[in-house]
Amino acid sequence: MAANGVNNIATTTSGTNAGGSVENDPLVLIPELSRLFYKNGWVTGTAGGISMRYQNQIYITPSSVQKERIKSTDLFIYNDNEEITYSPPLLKPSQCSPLFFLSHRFRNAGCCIHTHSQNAVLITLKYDKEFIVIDQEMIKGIIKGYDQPPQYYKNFEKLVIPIIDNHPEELDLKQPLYEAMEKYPETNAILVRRHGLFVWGPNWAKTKTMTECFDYLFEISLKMLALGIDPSIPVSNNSNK
Ligand SMILES: CSC[C@@H](O)[C@@H](O)C(=O)COP(=O)(O)O
Ligand SMILES: [Zn+2]
Repeated sequence: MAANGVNNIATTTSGTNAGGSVENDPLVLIPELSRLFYKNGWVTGTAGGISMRYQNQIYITPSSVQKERIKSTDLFIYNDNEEITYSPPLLKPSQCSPLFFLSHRFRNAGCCIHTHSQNAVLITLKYDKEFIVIDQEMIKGIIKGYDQPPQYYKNFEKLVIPIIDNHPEELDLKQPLYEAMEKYPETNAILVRRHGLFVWGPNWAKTKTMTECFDYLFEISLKMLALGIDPSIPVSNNSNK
């Protein structure tokens, strides 16, 4: 046990250090995905973050750092009681940690991804409480609810994503985020107006896939709106086939 009351990373980490698979090791995956999301323009300016739950531990990105330069030793590690077990020196945990914990606690999430994608931010300017899209192939990449095995939406089903208003501090988003989770049990994503997107899922790969599908759906919906086509109107009622 270190002087700061938390364990050394070598004794705390699971993943590759405890016989876990390299493919699912958050110590490997979080830095890799952070670089990818930076290239997508989703986590520039130190924004965004990732949380992963793996082998009864929760791994969270540090706060206010260049997200594309994160190393495995920069990650905060918590046990399932949300008590810190590894704290990297000179760093602070993400301000989004209380929001990530909601996804692990109330949705049994294996991963939660927070982006500041411009597509996500722009779509929150076009709607009040919900973004709705229907009749798009990429809707099939989205999981409905959090039952196991995962149930996916059909392309012709209405996908509803709640939008909550932003607050100056991330902690102030905790209650509205929780209320939106309660009100929309089928959703695996919540938009925060003029801020970004939170997506969670059973594991990192499915959460990454959903984040990409959501971003595609936001982008194409913005383009449809610019063409005067409402993305929430079913094909059967729409003159634009
Ligand atoms: C550009 S600052 C963005 C932060 O305020 C926050 O919204 C965010 O996404 C990242 O917070 P962080 O504490 O760095 O994990
Ligand atoms: Zn943010």
